[in-house]
Amino acid sequence: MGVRVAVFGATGAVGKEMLTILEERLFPADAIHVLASRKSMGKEVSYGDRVLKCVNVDTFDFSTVDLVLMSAGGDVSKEWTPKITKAGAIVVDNSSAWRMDPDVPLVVPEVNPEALAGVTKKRIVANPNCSTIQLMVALKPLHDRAKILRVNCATYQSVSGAGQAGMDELWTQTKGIFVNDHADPVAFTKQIAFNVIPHIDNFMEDGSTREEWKMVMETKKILDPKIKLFATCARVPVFVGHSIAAHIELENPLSAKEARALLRESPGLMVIDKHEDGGYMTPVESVGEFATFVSRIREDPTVENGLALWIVADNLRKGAALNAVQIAEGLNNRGLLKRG
Ligand SMILES: NC(=O)C1=CN([C@@H]2O[C@H](COP(=O)(O)OP(=O)(O)OC[C@H]3O[C@@H](n4cnc5c(N)ncnc54)[C@H](OP(=O)(O)O)[C@@H]3O)[C@@H](O)[C@H]2O)C=CC1
Ligand SMILES: N[C@@H](CC(=O)OP(=O)(O)O)C(=O)O
Repeated sequence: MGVRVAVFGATGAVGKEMLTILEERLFPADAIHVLASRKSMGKEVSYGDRVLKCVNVDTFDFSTVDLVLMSAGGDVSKEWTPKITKAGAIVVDNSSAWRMDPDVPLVVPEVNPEALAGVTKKRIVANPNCSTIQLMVALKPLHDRAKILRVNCATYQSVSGAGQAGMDELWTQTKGIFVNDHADPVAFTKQIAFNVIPHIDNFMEDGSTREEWKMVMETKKILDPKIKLFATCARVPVFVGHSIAAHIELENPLSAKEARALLRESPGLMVIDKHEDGGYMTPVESVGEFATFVSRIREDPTVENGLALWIVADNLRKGAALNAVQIAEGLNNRGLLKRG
């Protein structure tokens, strides 16, 4: 018997991608329900060749599904997830609401699939932050081989990380600038077209942003609590695809050549690293891809056992929808999607 699925947030940037990926990967769904807010009731979204009509979450009976792929923001998740799990379904949540809950597994399937077993505690699995996910896929093999002590990274995050509204703002602003029509920023704090904004999510007391804090804490939970990580997260005028420049200190030596060979054979990764013009990955080229791409693999001679990487992935796919569907596949393969 297949799985009865609901996508909660189906009109959003991530929700639409979830539907595409469920269909592309032939997820064994017996039924797919598409849910959004009241204002989207009846709105149509695509699932392969089929067109599905959105249902208002307020009127949906969650006891009729086994799995809810939730992608409607933290506050909505905090309100709805307890009600959904009480109705017996399992929630794979894309927001940051449950990630640091010790009874909720935080999973990147290529990195810590064994953590999925913990779903039995609260019937929730959390999908990590988009930048964290692609970083984890690249760091895991290096950590297993040479033990990572410290990571210093800078992210270059696309506007789709701020949802449909972020993409609309970049599009409108870019067009507007050419006709001298300056609209005030709404989705971002400053102009994003032709600019870079060193600020994602709210500021914290120590001057870091929550986006940076999430990368630190989620890395500890997923990979190793001993890893020290420092991040600077910036928004760049790219529609889809996040990039990370990561500077890594290892306990044991690992040459760039060894790292290249290791990453080449590791799950979820593609190495594109030719020392020539264009021999590296850019975010635009990652759009629509499943893989996390690693380029510019170099030894960093300024620290002992230092290694530098350029990591790129489609944030709506591996950074969100794909990882969530992989989690669902992992739960299903382990027989963990049974109703409670
Ligand atoms: N974009 C990314 O790269 C990543 C996003 N995420 C997380 O995924 C989630 C969604 O992101 P994204 O798709 O980009 O956001 P969007 O703003 O594009 O979409 C939000 C979705 O949530 C629905 N929604 C919002 N409020 C409610 C409500 N009260 N009741 C029912 N449905 C509601 C919206 O429905 P309606 O259209 O009816 O308002 C819409 O379908 C967020 O938690 C975000 O933090 C996580 C990792 C990466
Ligand atoms: N904050 C990320 C996307 C996101 O929603 O992350 P999170 O789920 O950790 O809040 C970005 O803007 O690119």
